[in-house]
Amino acid sequence: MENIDAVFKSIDEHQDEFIDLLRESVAIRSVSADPARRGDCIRMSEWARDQLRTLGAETSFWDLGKQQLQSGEELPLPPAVFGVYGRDKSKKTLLIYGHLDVQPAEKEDGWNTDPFELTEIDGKLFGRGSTDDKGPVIAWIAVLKVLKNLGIELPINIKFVLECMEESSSEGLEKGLEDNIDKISDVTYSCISDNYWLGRNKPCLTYGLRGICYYFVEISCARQDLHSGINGGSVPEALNDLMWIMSQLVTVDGQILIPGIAERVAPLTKDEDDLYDKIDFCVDTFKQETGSHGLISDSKKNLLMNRWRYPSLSLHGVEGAFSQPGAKTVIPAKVIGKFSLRIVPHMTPEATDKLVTSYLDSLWAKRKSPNTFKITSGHGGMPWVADFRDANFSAGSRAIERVYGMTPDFTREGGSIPVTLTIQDLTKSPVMLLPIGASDDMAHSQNEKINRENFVKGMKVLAAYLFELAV
Ligand SMILES: C[C@H](N)C(=O)N[C@@H](Cc1c[nH]cn1)C(=O)O
Ligand SMILES: [Zn+2]
Ligand SMILES: [Zn+2]
Repeated sequence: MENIDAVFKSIDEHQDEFIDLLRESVAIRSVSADPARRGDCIRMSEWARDQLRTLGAETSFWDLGKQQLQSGEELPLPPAVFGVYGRDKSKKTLLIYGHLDVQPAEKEDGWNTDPFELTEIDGKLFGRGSTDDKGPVIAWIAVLKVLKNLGIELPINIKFVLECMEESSSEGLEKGLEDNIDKISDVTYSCISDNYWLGRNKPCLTYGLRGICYYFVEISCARQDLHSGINGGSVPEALNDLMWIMSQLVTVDGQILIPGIAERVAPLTKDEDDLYDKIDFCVDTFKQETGSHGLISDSKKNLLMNRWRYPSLSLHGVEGAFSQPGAKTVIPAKVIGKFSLRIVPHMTPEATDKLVTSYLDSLWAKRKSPNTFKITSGHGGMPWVADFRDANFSAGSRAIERVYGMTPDFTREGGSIPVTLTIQDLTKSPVMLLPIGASDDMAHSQNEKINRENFVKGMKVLAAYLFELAV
């Protein structure tokens, strides 16, 4: 560790260069959910491969096949980038996973700046992907640049797996990892920086994620849209049916109304219950950061448990319904309601699909509507919970202490990173989540940002972690 101060100094000196690299990556509109942006996602993979290659990594693309769209059209999936730094058999090997695709963003959604032009205001770097997850991936690249420039030998071998479809359920990646199992079977530890601190000031290490199950409910009442004056009162309406169904999924205080879900949740043990008392989390700050009008509970423990260890159900939208400003008076012919469940141990996507389908079928039977009704399951991902007392977490914790002078909180994350469990199972190695962004970064939302300080100190933590892992 005698070199670490030189590494930290170089990170400080070159921080503007690394911010420029982040700026370059943010400018690539790699929105994986938008078929029109698939070319940008592929370009993003190429950009990442070139960065790693320039640094001296052995790089390759994993072809992940094609994506079948709802329309029947097929689109190429962006290739995953595989990079290898060092093949020294006497050293441990760390697998680093990250994603370079982003959620959709338009200035008109309420951004104060162009979402694809990284803009610094008061030490905050605004831009889509700045914290989720281009910033953390660039932080890793920056660390390798610094080590290379200083001529410092890597203390461990590194393997990168970077993808451009995470925000669209990591389609193709599980198979890509399985097909390339021989290339990752020597992995000792894995690290993912793709979540956030629990607050603005205290670093965390994360040992759990919720999974996800996404659903589409399609109801059609006519061949084409109808005039609500001419036809209103004569036709049972699709949107009326859909609203009735969607209103029976979750109560105002977040209770999921689908029978059988609650029974599947892992029981709370005394040990787990005790963990929540020590965590640094302020309910009032959380309320203020989310800008929400109210919270489902004002107890710290209940809120954290609701975010991390219990399932939640969210309604996302209705395709086909009128959503522009103004007062259109149409009866939509076909509407598609969208909702998802965040799932937790011991739930699985398969069992959840059955419970959801059977409940929706029973509601539809009760409705006695003549309309057509179809439920489709979208993407699914398993939850993940690890032991935070292992050597990977100890190395992460020591790295954080070195940079921040404090021990991190051990947290879980309510979001999902579908490939985490796959990486753990295929490499048979422990995985740790090491977030570098703050709780108010607003991933997926308007004005997503990463603080310059988090970005720079994050690089230092990642660098120190490499050396701590080697110990
Ligand atoms: C936690 C991670 N940064 C993230 O944002 N994951 C997404 C994954 C996803 C699932 N469906 C679409 N995207 C999330 O939790 O929403
Ligand atoms: Zn995300
Ligand atoms: Zn992410």
